[in-house]
Amino acid sequence: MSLLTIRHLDISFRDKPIVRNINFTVRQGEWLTLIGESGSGKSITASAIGGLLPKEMRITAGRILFGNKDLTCLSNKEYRKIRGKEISYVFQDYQNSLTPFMKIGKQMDEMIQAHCSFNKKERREIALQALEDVQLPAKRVYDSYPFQLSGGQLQRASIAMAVMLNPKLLIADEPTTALDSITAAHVLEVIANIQANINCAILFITHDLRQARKYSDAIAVMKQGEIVEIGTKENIIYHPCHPYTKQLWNAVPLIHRSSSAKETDLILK
Ligand SMILES: Nc1ncnc2c1ncn2[C@@H]1O[C@H](COP(=O)(O)OP(=O)(O)OP(=O)(O)O)[C@@H](O)[C@H]1O
Repeated sequence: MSLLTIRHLDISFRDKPIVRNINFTVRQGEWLTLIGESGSGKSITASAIGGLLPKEMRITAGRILFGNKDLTCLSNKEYRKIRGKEISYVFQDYQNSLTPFMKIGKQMDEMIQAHCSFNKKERREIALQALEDVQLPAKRVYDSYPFQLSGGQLQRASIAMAVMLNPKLLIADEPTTALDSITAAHVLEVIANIQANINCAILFITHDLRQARKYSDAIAVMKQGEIVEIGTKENIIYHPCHPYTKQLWNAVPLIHRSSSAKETDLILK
């Protein structure tokens, strides 16, 4: 069942087109990865879904259907109801996802309160469970300020906040870029476990082909504001058609020297 359908989406900054004719569908529980060069429009596309476009940027054409709702018609107030509840974000810059001088638990509590009518005890239970689900020492983190946590812990806390109300869609915009590779792998495993538990769809933005290969069901390749190729992970990785997709894969050391899917797998592991 399709959860998110983007059709002929154009976005401009002032009058300059930034993103053109974007089309894709994400089904319930599916993991779609957007990959492509820096500045190709991945983050802007992701921001448009949640009504988070930067100032002076606007949608000039197209539709963003979430279920049967066209998100391009929502007011800011309507967007605030959906964001954090049905559609959640995890960003690269986890420091800015959390308010610096407010305890994590209080931030989680306020977010639950903004969307649901649980009592205080229930809200605390939901928050602690979410922190446990991302494999953090829940009580300690609940009572901590952001500056008392490491980068990896902060990113997991921001994931806990993003998923604690069981969103249907989690948009993860380069969530591991600021982390060392071992912590990054752990954070991605956490996201994959959450997806398995709550069956949310994931729109994942990355530059890392290994991450795309490991977790995606489908991959869309972006270049200069357009999707140049989209398909199943198998097709995009093992049978790319567009010259830019081939170029991307060639940029991964050794991958182009491999002629078989099996060898490619070994190299990408
Ligand atoms: N706040 C902004 N104001 C004006 N232009 C912007 C803004 N943010 C991004 N852009 C422009 O929009 C285009 C797409 O940027 P976007 O951040 O979506 O790229 P990206 O593919 O996510 O890149 P990266 O992988 O480096 O994050 C770029 O030309 C960028 O310069």
